[in-house]
Amino acid sequence: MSSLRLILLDIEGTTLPISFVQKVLFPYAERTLPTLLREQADSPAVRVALGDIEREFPGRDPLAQLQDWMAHDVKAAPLKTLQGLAWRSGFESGELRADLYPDVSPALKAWHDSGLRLAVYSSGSADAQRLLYGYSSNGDLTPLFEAFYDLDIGGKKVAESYTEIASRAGLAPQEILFLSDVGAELDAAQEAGCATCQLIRPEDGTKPAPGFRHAADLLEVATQFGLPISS
Ligand SMILES: CSCCC(=O)C(=O)COP(=O)(O)O
Ligand SMILES: [Mg+2]
Repeated sequence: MSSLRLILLDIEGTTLPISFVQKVLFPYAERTLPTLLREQADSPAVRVALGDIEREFPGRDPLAQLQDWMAHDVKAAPLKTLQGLAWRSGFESGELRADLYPDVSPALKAWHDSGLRLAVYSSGSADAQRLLYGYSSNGDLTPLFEAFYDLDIGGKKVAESYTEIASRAGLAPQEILFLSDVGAELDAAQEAGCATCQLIRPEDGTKPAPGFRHAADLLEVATQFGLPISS
């Protein structure tokens, strides 16, 4: 029997195709960010994000910096906050729907129904994570998750972030299985003591990182770790 109590999931490249992020989400944010920065300039979240950019890149046009980050898929906290704000109207109006990998919803439901705990850990802001799972093509999946962790808890390539997540969940790291497509994130989780598995999604062209278990989808994760499989 598995000693795992909580499955911690990355999003991009793990439950959501990288192509969806690059071809749908990022262009939507790029189109809507100029208006958002103008119209919500006084909102505290926008002010903090712009202030962070100004501190890191004094004198730089913030929009140009945001566009540079998006072009290189840099997981910068101010960008992630502002993208989350930009996507809100798209998800709420029905213009955006998250097309998760088809194996994701059945696996999450089977794991949740069996009593396993589920949480998200993504560079996308916690608000954006809730939108994405709240407005997915498979309906609202947010009730399946007990927590949504983002970069506020620390970087995904830093072992202490996983120690902190384990502590907040009231679990030993060994009771957590972290699923991600990125080797450096799995390295950090493994250093903290978590079980790990790298998702090698053929559609994303993920390269297998040495030293980890690999799976092509969540069904294969379930088989490898003795987790329930949807009927
Ligand atoms: C709500 S997450 C949207 C995708 C995104 O912007 C992102 O940075 C995801 O990165 P991850 O850490 O999930 O690989
Ligand atoms: Mg990822």
